[in-house]
Amino acid sequence: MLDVTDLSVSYGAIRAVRSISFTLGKGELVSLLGANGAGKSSTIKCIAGALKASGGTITLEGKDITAASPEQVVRAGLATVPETRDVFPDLTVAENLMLGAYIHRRDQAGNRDNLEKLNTLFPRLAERSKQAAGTLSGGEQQMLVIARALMARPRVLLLDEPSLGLAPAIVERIFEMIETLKKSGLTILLVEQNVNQALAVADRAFVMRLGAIVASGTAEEIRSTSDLSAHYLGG
Ligand SMILES: Nc1ncnc2c1ncn2[C@@H]1O[C@H](COP(=O)(O)OP(=O)(O)OP(=O)(O)O)[C@@H](O)[C@H]1O
Repeated sequence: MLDVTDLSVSYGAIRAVRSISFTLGKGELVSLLGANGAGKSSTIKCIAGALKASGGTITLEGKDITAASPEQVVRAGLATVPETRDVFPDLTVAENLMLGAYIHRRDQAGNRDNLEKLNTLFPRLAERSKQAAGTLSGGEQQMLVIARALMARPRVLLLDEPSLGLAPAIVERIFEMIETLKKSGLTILLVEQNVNQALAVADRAFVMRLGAIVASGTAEEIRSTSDLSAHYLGG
């Protein structure tokens, strides 16, 4: 589904991502692990079209999206949930969700169907559809930004640190929901600091350090063979 080859991202003289390569197969859930500053968010932002690559290529289902704008990337079938968890605070939950369907705005019937499916997946959001998004709890806002990304009907979803700053019980729910999305056939790249939980749901994982991939394999291989604390905590 997604092929990233020799991707590099720089901020002026800072080389945040150094020629990394990885693939996501159809229906796979791959976790991207690494300490603060390892280059995970820069990788995600670049794939999403929000940052320009300084080298390498990104292809989605065989289509080159390396230089695509964020909207073109979404239209190509890839949606992103950034770690900033931004909702439109004064708009209702329902209005926030409809903004996620921007690229399908002429397909109202399709959007209603999709909304119904999402209401089943996120009953708490359905109960709060008329509530201002800014008044939701942190966990509910996380659910909302994920649901909003799904309104674009992506085939690939990038999730940047969905568990960040949330209480353990809520994190548990978020991970259950990620597993449900995987079962529905969605291809997912999950950036996480929460190593154990990320490996528990992943088919494969890779670890970044100082902009490079330093370990990769099945979740089981990463758990058992890598010196995770050295790679992960070493920054
Ligand atoms: N806008 C920016 N300008 C300059 N340097 C940046 C910018 N954004 C990130 N960096 C640098 O790029 C490197 C990679 O940062 P990035 O946010 O991609 O890491 P990360 O693995 O996602 O970390 P975190 O888990 O803290 O979000 C860091 O050294 C960071 O300081």
